[in-house]
Amino acid sequence: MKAKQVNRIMYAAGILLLAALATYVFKWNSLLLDALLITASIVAGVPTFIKAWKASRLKMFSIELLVTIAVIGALIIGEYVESAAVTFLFLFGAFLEGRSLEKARASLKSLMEMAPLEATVVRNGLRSLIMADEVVENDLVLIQTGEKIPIDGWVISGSASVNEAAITGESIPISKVMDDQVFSGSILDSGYLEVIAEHVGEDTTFAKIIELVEEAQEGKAKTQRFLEKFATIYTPGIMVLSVLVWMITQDVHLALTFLVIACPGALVISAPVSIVAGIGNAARNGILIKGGEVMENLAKLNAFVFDKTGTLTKGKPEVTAIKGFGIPEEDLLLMAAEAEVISEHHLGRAIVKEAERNGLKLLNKPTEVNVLKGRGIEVNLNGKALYIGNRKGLSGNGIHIETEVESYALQQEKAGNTAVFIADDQKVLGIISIADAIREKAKETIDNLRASGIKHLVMLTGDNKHTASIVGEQLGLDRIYAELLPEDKALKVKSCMGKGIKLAMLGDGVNDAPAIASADVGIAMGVAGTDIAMETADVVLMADNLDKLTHALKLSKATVRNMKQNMFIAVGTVALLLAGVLTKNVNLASGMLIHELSVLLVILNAIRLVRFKPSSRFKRSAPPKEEYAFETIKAAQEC
Ligand SMILES: Nc1ncnc2c1ncn2[C@@H]1O[C@H](COP(=O)(O)OP(=O)(O)OP(=O)(O)O)[C@@H](O)[C@H]1O
Ligand SMILES: [Zn+2]
Repeated sequence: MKAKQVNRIMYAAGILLLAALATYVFKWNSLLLDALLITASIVAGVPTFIKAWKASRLKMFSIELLVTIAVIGALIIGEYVESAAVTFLFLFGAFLEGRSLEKARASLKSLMEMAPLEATVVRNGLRSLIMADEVVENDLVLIQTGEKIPIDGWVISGSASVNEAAITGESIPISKVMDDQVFSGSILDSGYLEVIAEHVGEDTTFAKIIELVEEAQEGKAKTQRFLEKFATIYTPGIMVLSVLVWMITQDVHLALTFLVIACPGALVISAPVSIVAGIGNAARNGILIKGGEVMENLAKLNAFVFDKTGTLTKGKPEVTAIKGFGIPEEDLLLMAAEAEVISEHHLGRAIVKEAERNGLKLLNKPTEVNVLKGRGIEVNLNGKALYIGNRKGLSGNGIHIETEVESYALQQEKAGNTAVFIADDQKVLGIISIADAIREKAKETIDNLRASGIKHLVMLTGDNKHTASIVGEQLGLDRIYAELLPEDKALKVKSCMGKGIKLAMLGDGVNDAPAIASADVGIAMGVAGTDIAMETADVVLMADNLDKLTHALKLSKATVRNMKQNMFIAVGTVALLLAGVLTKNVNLASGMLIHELSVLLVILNAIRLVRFKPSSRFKRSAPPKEEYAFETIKAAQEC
């Protein structure tokens, strides 16, 4: 039955009840009164009866079935006031429930309202205004001040200040110029852009966010699955119990009241409403949490593993020194840059950028390119073999490192640089030192995590151990592991898990995707636009900002707390009401009213999560003093 129809039925039953009230107050006619009440019971009961019938055909014991039995029973024993009140209140409760559940989903709705509707495109030199979903890949799209960007794409001309709140949850202006990437759903605050469409319609990051959030809100928490299982045993159990009550007390009225009051309406929704509201809040803040189970796991974490480059550091490395051994520095840089042009690696890009900054022209193209993951690259440049990378790669190629070279490299590394070796097939030609600054928020985030009960903070990196330990010490991490290959990172994460350790892996998805996939909770950061990380991670932080981590963690705890409060409200109300029923202080109608109120209370409580903001209150409270089992401590030491 459609919601609109049900509402109409509710209004009709309401009018019948008012008529019955008038008949009673003015003492018109007792037969008319009964007739009105019976009609109201049946009219208001129809939607409930239909639902109960449908569910029982699927062999399910529904709450509606309990209500139906109670209403029929009440009609048989002539309690017309009660039967009318129960059916009406049940409908009215469902109505209020629907209205307020919408509020719990408000976050997603407001996100959807950010969806772009129209787009101005230029095709064959003609400019036209079309629907946003009619834009195709490679279309030239024009965006003016105040307009929404309708696609994901690359800026080819113009400049603008853009608000990407729909994607990242952060309302800060970001400047966009040629070659920058823009995302659908962003608003162009000022300026003008010409963009080539790369992803359109359903393929945009924005559309994927909406889809993921919708899926996540359906994804059930463990608690929720438990509750649903519980209800399938509980409901028939209550039927048996109420028969027992009737046999012992011989009081049909009491047995019927018991039946209705015991129904687990508030309990069944207690977990899902909290999850829906929590996931919605996260999405509005640029955090994608993929389902209730992830939310529960987040709240249980006691260990955090970080990738270094791009996660704890800014991921914008810069060349700090160039040293040639027997060749001029400029030649070395040019050679390295010409080889690294093909590299996607941030170190490679830093070298290319440095060469361009020095006005060097990259003329020669490398051939026979070989990317050695976690080691470097191997190319043929001008007919000569060239190797660029770290020691692992050098020794793999049988290149000897002289003492003078090694001591220079070590000195650079101890100063916090990554020493990139450039060698031909015999010896090292030079070293380019590259450094990446630690993020401003990194220390604060680590401290926050510790304050919120994270016991073990670990860093993994492919970088050298000297630089790694400098970063580790500055941030106050417990343990660091350096010079790891991407697959080693995943192994490390796996070896740390279990034995009481609940661990999250946070990375930027560049060379740590296997590790992210292995963790209890895999978190990818700053990945707007990178599909793989968005798909493999359990939690996605759209913004390139560590702050979001604290928000996600605090929100997960608040959500789980909210879920528990709701379960407490639900169980508590039923227990109190049952006590009231058995001591004859609560009758069917008043019990039903209180029961519906408890359902509403549960929803209202969950709605608080929609507006949740992490406060400093959390920071001030002392970290929970958990007693760690020997197993946990040992597991942490081993990892
Ligand atoms: N294209 C490259 N040019 C030069 N060196 C490279 C290149 N790729 C990898 N390396 C070397 O291999 C090491 C490990 O690389 P990897 O990509 O695994 O980690 P990373 O990005 O340095 O750090 P993290 O693991 O913290 O993200 C680098 O520190 C560098 O020494
Ligand atoms: Zn990395």
